[in-house]
Amino acid sequence: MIMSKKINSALISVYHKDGLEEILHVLNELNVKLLSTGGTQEFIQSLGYECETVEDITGYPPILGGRVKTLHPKIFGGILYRRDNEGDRKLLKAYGIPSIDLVIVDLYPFEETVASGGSEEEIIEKIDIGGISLIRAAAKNYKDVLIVASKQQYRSLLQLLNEKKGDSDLDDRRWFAKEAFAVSSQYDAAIFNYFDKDNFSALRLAVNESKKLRYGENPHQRGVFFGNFDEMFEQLHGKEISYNNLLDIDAAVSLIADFDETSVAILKHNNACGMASRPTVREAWEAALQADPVSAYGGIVITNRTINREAAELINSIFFEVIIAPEYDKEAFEILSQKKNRIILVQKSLSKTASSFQYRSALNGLLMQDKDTKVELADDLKVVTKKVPTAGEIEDLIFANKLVKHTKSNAIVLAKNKQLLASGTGQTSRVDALKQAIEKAKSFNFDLEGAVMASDAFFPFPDCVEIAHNEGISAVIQPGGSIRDNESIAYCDEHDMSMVFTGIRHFKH
Ligand SMILES: NC(=O)c1ncn([C@@H]2O[C@H](COP(=O)(O)O)[C@@H](O)[C@H]2O)c1NC=O
Repeated sequence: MIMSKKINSALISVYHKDGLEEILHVLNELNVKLLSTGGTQEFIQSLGYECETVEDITGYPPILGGRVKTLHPKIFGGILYRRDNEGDRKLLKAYGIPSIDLVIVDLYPFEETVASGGSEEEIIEKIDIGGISLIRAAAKNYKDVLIVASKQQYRSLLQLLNEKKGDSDLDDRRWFAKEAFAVSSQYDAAIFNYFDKDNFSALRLAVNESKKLRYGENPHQRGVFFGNFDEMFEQLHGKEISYNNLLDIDAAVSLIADFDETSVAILKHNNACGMASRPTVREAWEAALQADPVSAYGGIVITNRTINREAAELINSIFFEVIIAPEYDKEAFEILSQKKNRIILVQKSLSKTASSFQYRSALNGLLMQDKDTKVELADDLKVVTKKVPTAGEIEDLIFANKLVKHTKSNAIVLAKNKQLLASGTGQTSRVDALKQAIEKAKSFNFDLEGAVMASDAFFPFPDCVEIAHNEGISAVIQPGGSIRDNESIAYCDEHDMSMVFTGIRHFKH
């Protein structure tokens, strides 16, 4: 639909004045009459443009320390009147209300004031009243009025002004109105969340970025990612990232974040099928791949160190969908990018505004919880057996415990020398998870003598430690907390095994 309208007048009321210069230049060229609030008017005049103040129209100065400036029928009437309604037009004339065709607003920085630790008083004063009302009024009357609700939209406005020489079509105005409600709803969500603090009495999420995905988990499902992928990653190469890639990338970055030493992990379907910590990426890669070179095919690789040529040559020998690293040597990138579709990502440092919550849908609602950021270190371990683990076993226990935290429950991880030997993932019983891990480790010729076992939750019976002992596993890490803990402890004591409790369960459903 065309319904072109000429912009003859503009009301500009912006908190941040920067970025306005070019727009004022174009509006001036187009002979658009300007009307503005105090600070904005001063800025406009300082650039040499003519501009009336809101005060000239309303006959009122800004009052209550700026709490009331534009809130007046002569302003809102000029925005909200229906151009095709004769009664509205007559009324406007009778009361000497000027018509306003374009509204440009940039709201008081509420979120920034909260983020910078402003006092309650400062924060409350940053709740914009007049600006948000201008946005709502102009967006409601988008059939006649063009609304620019934030400085983020200046570029789109400039493009429109330059392309259509001061005209706008209905579709343009509707698009800007939609963006305006995105701004106002985000603003109100932030205010609500500030007032609600940690009460979680209701959920108001405002995510401005969205990316349509080719499809969801399967090709017959639609999929969208709401979030800002580019804030966390730079994609250097490869095909479009899919829904399942995003889930794997999330699992990979959460896992690697718990490791400080040089480490490489290989993931398939959100679980690690290989992981090792070693002095170099190449060595870590080789040890990680050993755990399951079959599953590794088509998986995702992540490391917390720069990938160099030496490591890239080895990694390149297998097909991977996604590679994530903080950096790539030039030669390494050339090698890895030989495969056209391979997604090569640089992981940037985590955003300070990263959410500390995790969400998922359930029963037509949303579940929200704190992210599991707990990582157990040597001091957190309580030795519950007569035998104390060796220093090497403690390192392996911590390594295995970090891994089991990121493995789908019921989960068991078997590790030795900071290398994942095998894991049992997503089983309906803990014994099944252990049996799966043992069978897998054996199928890739690992010797379980001296290996350690980590469990994401307590052992309800001593069967797991018994099975583990029969395979040569010497040390165990688990949260503890079962009413039959003493049976598992007694078994370990009788069979010269050591066991430590963490006191922290790490279910991942
Ligand atoms: N009170 C009002 O009537 C009012 N009208 C517009 N504002 C805001 O005042 C700011 C611009 O003020 P100035 O031009 O005086 O610097 C903008 O962020 C705008 O959103 C208002 N301020 C807060 O509500």
